[in-house]
Amino acid sequence: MRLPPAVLASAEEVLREILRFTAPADTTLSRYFKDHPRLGGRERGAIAECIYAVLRNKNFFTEFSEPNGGATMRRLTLLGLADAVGIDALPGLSEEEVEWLTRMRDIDRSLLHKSLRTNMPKWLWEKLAEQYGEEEALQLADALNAPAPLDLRVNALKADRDKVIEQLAQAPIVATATPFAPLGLRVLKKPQLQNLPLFKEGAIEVQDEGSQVLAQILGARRGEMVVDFCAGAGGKTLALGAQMRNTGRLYAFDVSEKRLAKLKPRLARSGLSNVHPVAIAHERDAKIKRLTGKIDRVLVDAPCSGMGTLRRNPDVKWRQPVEAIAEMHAKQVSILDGAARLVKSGGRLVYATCSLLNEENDAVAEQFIANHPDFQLVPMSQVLAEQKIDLEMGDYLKLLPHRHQTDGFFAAVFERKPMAKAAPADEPSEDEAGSKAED
Ligand SMILES: C[S@@+](CC[C@H](N)C(=O)[O-])C[C@H]1O[C@@H](n2cnc3c(N)ncnc32)[C@H](O)[C@@H]1O
Repeated sequence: MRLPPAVLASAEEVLREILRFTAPADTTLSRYFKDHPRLGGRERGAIAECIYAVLRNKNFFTEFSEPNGGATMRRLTLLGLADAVGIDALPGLSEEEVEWLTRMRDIDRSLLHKSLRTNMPKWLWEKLAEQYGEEEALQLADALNAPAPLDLRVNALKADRDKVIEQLAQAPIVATATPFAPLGLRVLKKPQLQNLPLFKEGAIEVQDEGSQVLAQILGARRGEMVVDFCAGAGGKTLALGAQMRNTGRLYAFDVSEKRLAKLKPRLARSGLSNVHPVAIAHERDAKIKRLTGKIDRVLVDAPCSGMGTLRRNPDVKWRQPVEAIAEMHAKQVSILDGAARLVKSGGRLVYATCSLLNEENDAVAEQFIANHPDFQLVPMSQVLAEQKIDLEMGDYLKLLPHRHQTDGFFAAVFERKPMAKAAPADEPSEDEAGSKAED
């Protein structure tokens, strides 16, 4: 069925705005849909898919959209919509446009120049090629430029994964168990979930499998004191709270009150009562001083470039200059440092990002270990075995979309060395011993 002609004009209008890169694409899209309530579900879906297709394929599409008279934006929109819904569903095309779209569709992209195939800013491609080798970086780029599947996490406090699969099948939604996360489900299409009783009652949450694995490797247990230092809207907080079986105390810190506010309705649905959201001013906020050395497990899901999430947020690669990576590195080191103070003797600290870049990952972990002789690295192979997660890793967790079908994630686990017992000094005199006991 053809789209109404107005959709083309709407898609072009919102695309023009998004390509200015002054705000995240999803924010601009939501605002546009709010301001245009007459657009129906199918039209909204087509516009959103069009925008994401253009963002994913920007170099390639732009190269072949150069104007024969100032119509670049229309051409980009047509390419995006053709990618989203197919050429036959587009209204009011000229013969020349149909021919051009068909030629574009049939191009063998593996033969294209790298910048057109990878659709990345030059600096990002160069970093990935250097880090992963050109052959693997190409596979990675291809995977990052494809849409992500929809993953769910079953809330173990309220439901059982096999039963949820059966209940979803009645909707009818086909879901299969994810290979690594023990409570994950993968849904191949993108059904609306918000009105499902399972969602409203908090039995399921949307969460990438990789993100679920990150929460799992913290290894939070019943009754412990746990801190989610960069909790944001609480994706991992909810997973941790359920892992703790709603016992103990789980602090959710973040510098953004706005993000923490989004955690509240999710908490209400989840049935968790062990979570304490706290807005902090920065990583050395006096509010958290009293927790120094008292926390069993601290998760630092650090702010990062987000390059591991390009399948879902393809605009982030266009919105950041290379200089942003060095700034991120400095911020990450500082946050990890601040968070480490909370960890008790024998307790664990997890540093995690959704970045693919060494500067934000291995380099931060290495700097931390070099500056904190009181911590030791726990090899990821050991952590994964403890959690019975069937993944082969070395010292760090490195999830990659082309290998693991998750977003790109990194994690390192550190343990605070148990406090060494003071070497026995010379026996104190009776007087000294007495005065010590009275201190
Ligand atoms: C990757 S996001 C966290 C995502 C979240 N853990 C989740 O699973 O949904 C990083 C978060 O770090 C927060 N942040 C930035 N600087 C911070 C700081 N100095 N201390 C604590 N949180 C910070 C940001 O506001 C952002 O919400």
